[in-house]
Formats: sequence, structure tokens, C-alpha cells
Amino acid sequence: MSLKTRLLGLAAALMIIASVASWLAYRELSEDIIERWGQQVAEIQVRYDSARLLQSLEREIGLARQMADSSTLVNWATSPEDKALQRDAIREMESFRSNFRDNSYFVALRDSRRYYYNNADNEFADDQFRYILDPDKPEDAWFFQLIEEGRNFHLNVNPDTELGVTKLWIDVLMRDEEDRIVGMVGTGLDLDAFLQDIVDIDQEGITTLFVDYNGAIQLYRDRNYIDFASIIKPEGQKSTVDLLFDNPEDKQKVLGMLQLLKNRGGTTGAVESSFVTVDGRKHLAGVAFLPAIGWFEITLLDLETLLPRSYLWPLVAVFLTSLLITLILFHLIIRSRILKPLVSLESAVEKVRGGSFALPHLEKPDNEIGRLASHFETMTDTLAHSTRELERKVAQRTDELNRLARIDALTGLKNRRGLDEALDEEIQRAKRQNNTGFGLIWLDIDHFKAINDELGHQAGDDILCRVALWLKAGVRPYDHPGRWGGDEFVVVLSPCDEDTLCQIAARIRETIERDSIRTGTPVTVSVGGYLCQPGDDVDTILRQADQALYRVKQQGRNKVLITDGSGQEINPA
Ligand SMILES: Nc1nc2c(ncn2[C@@H]2O[C@H](COP(=O)(O)OP(=O)(O)OP(=O)(O)O)[C@@H](O)[C@H]2O)c(=O)[nH]1
Repeated sequence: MSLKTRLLGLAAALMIIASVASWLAYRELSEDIIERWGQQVAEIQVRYDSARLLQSLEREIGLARQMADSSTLVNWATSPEDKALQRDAIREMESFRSNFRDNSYFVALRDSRRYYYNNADNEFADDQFRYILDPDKPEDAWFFQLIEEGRNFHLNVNPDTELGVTKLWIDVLMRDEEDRIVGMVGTGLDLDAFLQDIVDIDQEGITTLFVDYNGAIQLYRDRNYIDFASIIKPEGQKSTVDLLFDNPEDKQKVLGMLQLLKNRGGTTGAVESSFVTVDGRKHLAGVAFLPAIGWFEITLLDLETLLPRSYLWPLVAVFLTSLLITLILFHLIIRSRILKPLVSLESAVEKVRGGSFALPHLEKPDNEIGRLASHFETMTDTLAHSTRELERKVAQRTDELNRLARIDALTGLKNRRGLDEALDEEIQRAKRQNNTGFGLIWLDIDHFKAINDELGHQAGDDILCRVALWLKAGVRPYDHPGRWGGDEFVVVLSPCDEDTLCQIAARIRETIERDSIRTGTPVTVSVGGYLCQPGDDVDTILRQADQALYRVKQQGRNKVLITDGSGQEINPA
């Protein structure tokens, strides 16, 4: 697999790994962020909603307590038949009515079970006594239950069938100086208006509800879930907060949070929160206990609505785009800085390996690969130069060897191979030039063995060298003199005719005889010559010349004998 493919594969694998890792990290992180944010928001929201409820009820509760503490009312409650006290009490009650937000009040006396009420329309002016509370009537059970429990203060969401109103009732027990319960006073707030103010807040994704100490739903946007008159219902029949959750775990969680807050004894500001599922959607439930009224406030935050995960998608898109751009840039840089230079370097190496030093253009980035390419170029130049130099020397040496292979080492004349080639060339030339003639002289030193024997081998060599010089001097510059071997010499004469052949052969013989006398060692040579004929080959030519020489030796030596193709003497010496 090529490096390019590997790098591309690696980049793609890295991108996939990075994307998957980022996606997982994003999910974890976004969930974490949303949870943290949600918890903080839930706590703030719970406190805010609690504060709104308490703010709205505080004044009414305070007034109800004042009313319960009113000595006028307490005195009357202990002597309800006393008309004077009743008159004062009614006046007192009416004064409170104008102060209550709902402009309504109720007063219920324990012993007489008489129930007094007047509303904002002053509908029951001078007729505040409405009815007698009956312990056997379920709708009156709240009164007897509260007295039995002895709870000084209680909030109660209850429809009053007698009066035809459903209200959030603020019930406060009236006690005499001996702390005996003598009655109950309070006011009611219109439930619908109250729900609209406190619970039906127009904030998408936020649900607020209030439950009593036992978890029974008291204020909730869906009236069907409200546990009306929950005080008189036995446990198990109450419409409690766990009804809102489908998942048993969630039910336990929420009830557990209520219990936890109860155990803390109503620490102010304490908030518990946990994730729950409502209508198939994940919510964060925040719970706070409101010790002032003995209720819990529960806020459900629909996190997907409040902070949809899609909000973070642009972040993911930015990340993935940057990742993609980074990888593309990485790939481009790798390609231009590593791959392309490597590919050009590899093709250059291939060329050099194939014997060519003409390098293609090499990419040389400013890095190790660039320096490597530079070194390779320099190395190739040096190698090319050395190779050229070596080739030149080899050629020179080969020429020299070729020359030496054709030269006789002793005399410096052509040797037998050189003569063969010269003869061959002459035959070819003669053929090309319409058989223009050429000749061949073959000469042999007479009695050379005796010279060697008498004067020694070195002296024999000297004579061979001298004969070579005289021979050279006796021929034309373009003739080819050579030593055939031993004391035999051959001259190829070109071009040449009969006369020339005879003249040169005779001149050679005379020169050697004459000049050798001057050296103190006279030598003579026998010369055989042959005028070459059209169509003669090397063997024929040499044989003819040799035979002529042989005949000279037969005839007594130191002579010249030239023959033609028929074997006839041309110019007998
Ligand atoms: N000094 C010397 N002697 C050589 C060399 N090559 C051959 N010889 C001798 O040359 C002699 C040649 O003798 P031949 O040509 O057979 O006979 P010759 O004595 O010349 O007598 P003819 O040719 O019949 O006149 C031999 O004794 C060889 O040993 C050489 O390179 N140097």
C-alpha cells in the first residue's frame, strides 16, 4: 500500500475516531451542562415560586391569625349566646372582611358548631350565620378533623357546597386563655384566580405545583389532580404527587425527596432535585419545603423545552467543520511537504538505478525530505561526474590496450595482429576503390640465429630494433611496417604498383645492408614481395609473399624477389 493511501486512510480513521469521540464527549458534556444548569434553575425557580406563594398568602395568614387572636371573638366564642358579645364580634368580623383580599371571612364556633360567613358582595350582611356544622356530614368533616388534630393553622383547598364556592381556605384555630379550642376563623381565596396567579404561569417548560405535608396535591394547573378537602380523606385515597409520574422509580424519588426535606425539619432554603419522567419527557424536579404553611413546592422543568440540545448543534457543526478543515489542511500539507517530494525523489532514484543521471525536477520543501532531495541531487551529480570520468578513463585505457595489443613490444612496430588488421583493411579498401593495387613485403634477417649465438640475445634484440628503424625509414609514411615474429618483418604497401613495390623492397634491403655495416654488425635481409591481385584473400597474399621469401632464401639470401599472382618473378633482383 502506498504511503499516500496509508496517510489518507490514517487521516480518515483519525477523523472518524475524533468525530465519534467528539460526539460522545458532546453528549456527555451537553447532558452535564444541561443537568447542572437545570439544577440551578430548578433551585432558583423553586425558591421564586415559593416566595410568590408565601408573599401572596403571608398577609392573609397574618390577618387570619390576628382575627383568631381577637379577644372580642374569643370572648364571644366562649359565650356564643351573649347577644352583646355577638354584636361586637360581628362588627369585628366585618372589619376584618374589608381587610382580607377576598373580602370574605368565616368564623366557626366549636361548642355551638355555628358557621358564620360573609363575602365581598356583603351578601350576608346582618345574616352572617349560615348554618350549623354537622359532624355527620362529610363536607363539614374538615372542621371537626382540624379541631381534633389541634393544628393551629391549616390551608385547605375545598369546595363549600353550602356556599357554592371552591376556595383555598386559610384556617386558624381560636383558643381561649386556657388554650382550649373555642372555634376557627379564616378567609378563603378564590381558587381559580389564585391558580392563575401562582400556578398557571405562562412559562413554557416550567410546571409548578404545591402539595401538602402528606404529598396530596393542593395547587396544580390541572384541577382534576387537586386533592380537594384532603384533610378528611384517609391515607391511600388522597390524590398525591406520585400520580403525576408513570415510572415507579420516579414516584419513589419524589416521595423520597419530600421525606428528606421533612427529616431536615424545614430548613429554610433547602431544595432537593432529581430527574424524573413526565409524559415521556425528561424533567428535572425541584422540591422545597415551606415551613410557614406546611406545604411542599414542586417545580418540574422540561429540559428539552427550556434548553433543547439542538441549541448546541451549531457548536457541533463548528467543531466538525473545523475538524474537517484541519484534516484537509493536514492532508494538503502532508501531500505538498512529504508525499509529492517523496514521489519525485522516488522516481529520481528509479532513474538513477536505471543508469540515467538526467534527474527530473525534484520538489525540495524546507524540511528533512527537502534536504534529502538536495543531497540526492548533489550525490547524483557527483556520481554522474565520476561515472563520466571513469568511462573516459576506461575508454582511454581500452584504446591504449587495443593499441598495445597491435604493437610489438620490442620494436614498436605493428605486431602480427596489427599487420593482419592492416592487411584486411587494405583488402577492403582495394575492393571499394576498384581493386587499386597494393603490395606486401616479407623480409627475414639472414642467419640471425648465428648472430644471437655469437653476440648474445641482447645484441640480437638490438639488431631487431635497428632493422625496425631502417625498415620504417625505408617505407612511405602511409605504409604499414610490422614485425611478424622472430626475425621476420612484413610491410603492407598501399597504394602500390609493380615498380613501387620493387623499388621499396630493393631500397629496404640496400638500406639495411649499408647502414648495418656502419654499426659494426653487418646484417643482410632476404626480401620476398607480392603484388596483390584482385580477389586475393589474406592467406593467399601471405602465402605468396612467404613463398617469394622462401625462394630468396633458397637462392642464397640477401636478395629481393617479387612475384605476381601467377607466381612469376616481376623484378628478379
Ligand atoms: N635475440 C633475439 N632472437 C630471436 C628473437 N626471436 C627469434 N630469435 C631467434 O632468431 C633466430 C631465427 O633463426 P631462423 O630464422 O630460423 O634462422 P636464421 O638463423 O635466421 O637463418 P636463415 O633465416 O635461414 O638465414 C632463432 O635463433 C631465434 O631464436 C628475438 O626476439 N630476439
